[in-house]
Amino acid sequence: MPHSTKPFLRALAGETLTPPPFWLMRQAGRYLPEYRATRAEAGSFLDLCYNPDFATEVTLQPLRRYGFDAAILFSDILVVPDALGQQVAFKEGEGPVLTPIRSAGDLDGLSLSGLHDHLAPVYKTVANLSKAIPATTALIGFAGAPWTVATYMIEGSGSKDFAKAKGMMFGQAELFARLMALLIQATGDYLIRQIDNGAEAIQIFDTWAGALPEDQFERWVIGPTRSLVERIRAERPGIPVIGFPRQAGYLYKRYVTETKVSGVSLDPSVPLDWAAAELQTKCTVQGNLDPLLVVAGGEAMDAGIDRVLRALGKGPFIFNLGHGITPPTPPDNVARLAERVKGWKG
Ligand SMILES: Cc1c2[nH]c(c1CCC(=O)O)Cc1[nH]c(c(CCC(=O)O)c1C)Cc1[nH]c(c(CCC(=O)O)c1C)Cc1[nH]c(c(C)c1CCC(=O)O)C2
Repeated sequence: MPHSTKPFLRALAGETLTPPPFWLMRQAGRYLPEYRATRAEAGSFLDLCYNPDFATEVTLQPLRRYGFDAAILFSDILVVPDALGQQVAFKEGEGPVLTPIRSAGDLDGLSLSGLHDHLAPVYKTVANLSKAIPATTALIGFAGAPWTVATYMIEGSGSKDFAKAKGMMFGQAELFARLMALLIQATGDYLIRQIDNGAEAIQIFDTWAGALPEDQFERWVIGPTRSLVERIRAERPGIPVIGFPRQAGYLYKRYVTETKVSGVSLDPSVPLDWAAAELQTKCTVQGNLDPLLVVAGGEAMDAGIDRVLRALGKGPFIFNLGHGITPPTPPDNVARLAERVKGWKG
């Protein structure tokens, strides 16, 4: 493997860098006026995801302002169910709405056969970006983890308690296992294609990992992620994978050990000293400033940034938030954050 000169990739390979490389989850989005303008031009949110010119443009917008060390492909985790043939829409002010999968008949309606044709515009965006980003910026491809994507597919929307998704997991175990097998296959195929079009690292978002008890966490969070990591390592060696088992608490440790991810993204609830001792000794850590501190800004934000840097900056580390930037975030606060991280002297 040639030694990378990109700080983000060096950190993922285990180097400690001062200052650490940084990017922010949801760095492209509604908090930026230029995003809102492109989004209005594109039409619906999915029209934006499937238009390579517009999707490339919104990916680049935050890089121009803040000089992040990584660009993340602009798309969504729910393009995979859409590509499998499920009806997916994003309703203004409501979030995602899907025709739910609740029976074997519903599942029979989904198929891998049109996956790559449907996702071709996303691959084109990745290819565009790999030419358009600055030479020291790394390009991250991503997908939702099978469990998190399955929650939306089964519930038909966001959920607070995952009653229907867990209902299927516990009560229709065979059907749930079939859906997960389909998602593991589709997600792997999708990520390999992103890599072939220029993605240099992969992040797997398991936003709802924290909803599962330990035995189901082991089977449906750790298991599918481990098989995706193993497949990428076998078929595209050298491409690092970051996992984000959000709100997994103490189970972060088993997740890291058993999936063998190259990096782990920490949500804001993960204690910093524990992460340094128990996780950063095993892989690169990424995180974990509370996104609401960036809405507040000022000295509260500065103190939060410094706490994270002091605790995690002495080992392999990528500065990030603990979850995505929220729409009310003032862009000037992000500029202040960027200056503070770039000015860190250890
Ligand atoms: C659970 C999840 C989704 N999508 C995603 C996750 C996992 C990460 C997380 O937990 O945030 C991942 C995602 N979604 C988006 C990105 C783009 C890249 C980036 O981080 O800049 C990424 C990596 C764009 C988006 N995805 C969405 C937007 C807002 C859509 C708009 O412009 O109206 C963006 C910029 C929509 C979306 N997409 C999703 C929901 C629930 C919603 C509605 C809620 C909301 O509006 O924030 C599903």
